[in-house]
Amino acid sequence: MAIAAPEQLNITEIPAWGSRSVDCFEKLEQIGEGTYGQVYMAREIKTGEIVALKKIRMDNEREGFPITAIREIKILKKLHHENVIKLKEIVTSTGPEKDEPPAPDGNKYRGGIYMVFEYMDHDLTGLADRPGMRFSVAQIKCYMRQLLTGLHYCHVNQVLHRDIKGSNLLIDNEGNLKLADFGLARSFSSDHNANLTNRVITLWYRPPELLLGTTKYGPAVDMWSVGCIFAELLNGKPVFPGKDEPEQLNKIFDICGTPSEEIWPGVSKIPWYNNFKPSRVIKRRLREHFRHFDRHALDLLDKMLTLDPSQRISAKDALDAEYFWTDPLPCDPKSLPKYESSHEFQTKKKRQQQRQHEENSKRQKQQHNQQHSRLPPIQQSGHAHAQMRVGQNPPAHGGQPQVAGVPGHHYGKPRPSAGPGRYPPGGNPSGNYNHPNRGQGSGGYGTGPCPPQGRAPPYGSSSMPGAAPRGPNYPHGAPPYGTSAAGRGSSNIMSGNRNQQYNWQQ
Ligand SMILES: Nc1ncnc2c1ncn2[C@@H]1O[C@H](COP(=O)(O)OP(=O)(O)OP(=O)(O)O)[C@@H](O)[C@H]1O
Repeated sequence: MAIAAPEQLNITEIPAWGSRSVDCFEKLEQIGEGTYGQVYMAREIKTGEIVALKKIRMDNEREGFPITAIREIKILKKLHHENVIKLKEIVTSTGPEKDEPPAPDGNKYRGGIYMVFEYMDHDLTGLADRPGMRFSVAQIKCYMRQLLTGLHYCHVNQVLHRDIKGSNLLIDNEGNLKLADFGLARSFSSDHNANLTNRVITLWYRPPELLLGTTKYGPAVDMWSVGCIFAELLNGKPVFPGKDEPEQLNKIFDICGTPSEEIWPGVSKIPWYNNFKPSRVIKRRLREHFRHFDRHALDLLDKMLTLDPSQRISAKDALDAEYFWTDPLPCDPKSLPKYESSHEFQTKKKRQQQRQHEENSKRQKQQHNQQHSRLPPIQQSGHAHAQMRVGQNPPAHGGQPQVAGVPGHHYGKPRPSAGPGRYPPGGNPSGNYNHPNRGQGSGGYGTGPCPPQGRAPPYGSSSMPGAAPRGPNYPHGAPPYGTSAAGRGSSNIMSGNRNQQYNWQQ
């Protein structure tokens, strides 16, 4: 666990800044659940202003303030941009709170610390998941342009975000998009000489250089994630949904081709390249795979999902791409429709409730059938043949086949609301935005269940075409997601406390 001593904090503004109590706010509703703890929609009692309160989880931090929170606060204090979430202040609670479970160390009087943010009505994942949601081309351009503008600002200010994904892109009902969750962000120097941890960025959005173990990197890592988001918006579903690191790399190789010294000079020197060295060469087929995308979108995507980070397009150049300057132009954010608030946490909860409801009705149906089959034979006459057949080959869900591996709900098949029409012409050929993993504890788009940063077994079970043989793909004796100092004692740094990773490189 990484702890900073108070004198190392160097956040002198914070004591004065954190002088108000959380009692100045009335919590209205929980809207998020992340590594840090809960996020609430709240009202400031004095002014009536609606804000978001993000509670800093302290349960693992017996001796101090979590370093990730310090980072997030420090970085957000220096970033001021319309496409970056605004941290308004820090507030505290002095005693135990109603909604707080008892402290494991028995310290009843431990207080809580909250970050107060401007409130945003949606996150991109929650919004995309709304039943019947359709993003127009102009809307996608509008969101993409804001995402790139915010990120360009961060990069110019030498900040890497390192966790770009849908649930960290917040959107308000004025159509404004802002980058949020700077808990993994850090400053960088332009020479990229410092050693940084490669265990950042949620798996599905993680670039190949990090998966191959590089510790010297720069803004290009965020641009890969942007490419994944862009493709996902056009495609209607995540494009590289790997379940562990080897599979993640293989999914990338399968579409972007296998790396070689010719297309990516220096790749063979990256620490784990030899462990992942492709057993056969796969040609890049990104353009064929996404041939249904419009030409300018495809040109831009191709430049974002470039394997070699030094050739990957920057945020600044991406903003100049033809895509943003051809019809339909990005729309004015204010012209976008207003939606009822939708955060990933809430849409997930609704899906869970829906699933519960479906399971209950299934159970009732089964009970009903059982009761029927217990009826005296005389009453069964006339149905006997049919009932016998039902008994021999019971249809699941009223006749619909169960989807293998999917626990009896909609994730494995398109919900009625999520049809091809949700996405603009030229996008989403499959019409299914519901990723099979999502919501099953290993899903990949959001907070908890997101394919985790280093959560997957380090010695994966990849079965992808181009990768080195399955099995122990990572270096023996130094598994990248296991026993290095970064994740000491755990191969699962992100599923528990992400502060752990800061023991090592940053
Ligand atoms: N300012 C805000 N306004 C509205 N909703 C917010 C705000 N900040 C966060 N949220 C909601 O809470 C969720 C979690 O927030 P955030 O990502 O900052 O927390 P985290 O603990 O760092 O999560 P993670 O574990 O995913 O990194 C977001 O996906 C979003 O839905």
